[in-house]
Amino acid sequence: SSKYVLSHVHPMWQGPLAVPGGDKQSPIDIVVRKSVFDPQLKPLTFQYDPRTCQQIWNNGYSFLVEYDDTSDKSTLSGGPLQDPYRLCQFHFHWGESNAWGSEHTVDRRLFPAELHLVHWNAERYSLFEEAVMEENGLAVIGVFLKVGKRHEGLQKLVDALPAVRHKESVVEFTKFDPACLLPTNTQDYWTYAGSLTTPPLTESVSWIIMKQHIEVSHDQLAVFRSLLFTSAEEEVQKSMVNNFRVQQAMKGRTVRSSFT
Ligand SMILES: NS(=O)(=O)c1ccc2o/c(=N\O)[nH]c2c1
Ligand SMILES: [Zn+2]
Repeated sequence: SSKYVLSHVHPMWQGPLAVPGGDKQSPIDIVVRKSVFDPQLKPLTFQYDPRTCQQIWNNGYSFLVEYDDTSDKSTLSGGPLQDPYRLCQFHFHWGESNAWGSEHTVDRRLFPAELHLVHWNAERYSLFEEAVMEENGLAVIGVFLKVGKRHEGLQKLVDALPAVRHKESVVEFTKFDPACLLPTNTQDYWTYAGSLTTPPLTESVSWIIMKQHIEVSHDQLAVFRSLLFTSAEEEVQKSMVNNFRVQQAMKGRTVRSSFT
């Protein structure tokens, strides 16, 4: 008789605890006193063209603001990077409460949310999908969000979110300059070699985590939490919250800082 094997459904966010043989997994806790200042790290150069902004897509994990990455119109260079990297999308991770939600932490400090600006090395690879699988294929800028005053630049994005409430929904979204989401006081950052924090979890990411957080209002974050993991057809609707991965072992890696 055919044996039914019930595969236990483990929540995506616990995910495989570590990719088999994975020794450069993300996210991590940044232990400030163990980070090493690297004077050779350059300042970051963000050259974003708002005209490359195309749409917002609910992919069932987060909502992605997607950019036209068929040419070098929106790029990140400098920092730890050898080449310029092309912006392809940005997205966030957040909690069901303001007490947690970020993927990375600083000396174990949790933030209510974390922004990821995703870039890929179009000097070496011809497609994002290719770069995802390769060493030095991706560069992701992480920015922590704190609850405080309303973020005027974010509001245009917040107002568009109800249109992508369900998984698989897409809405046109243009002329958005992601530079408005970057910290203003300082460009200080930490950097380390890591991985994607959602499948395929490949170890292709140069992580650049900004030391300075940005502030968004409680109400703006509440709109993130009004999104759903589930598509319009599914009977049971699940709120899109806690879409962060558990932290991974350092396995001997060092976090470098651009500041003393
Ligand atoms: N969350 S994350 O590590 O920034 C990230 C960025 C880009 C990604 O593309 C993915 N699959 O194609 N997963 C993923 C995670
Ligand atoms: Zn992410």
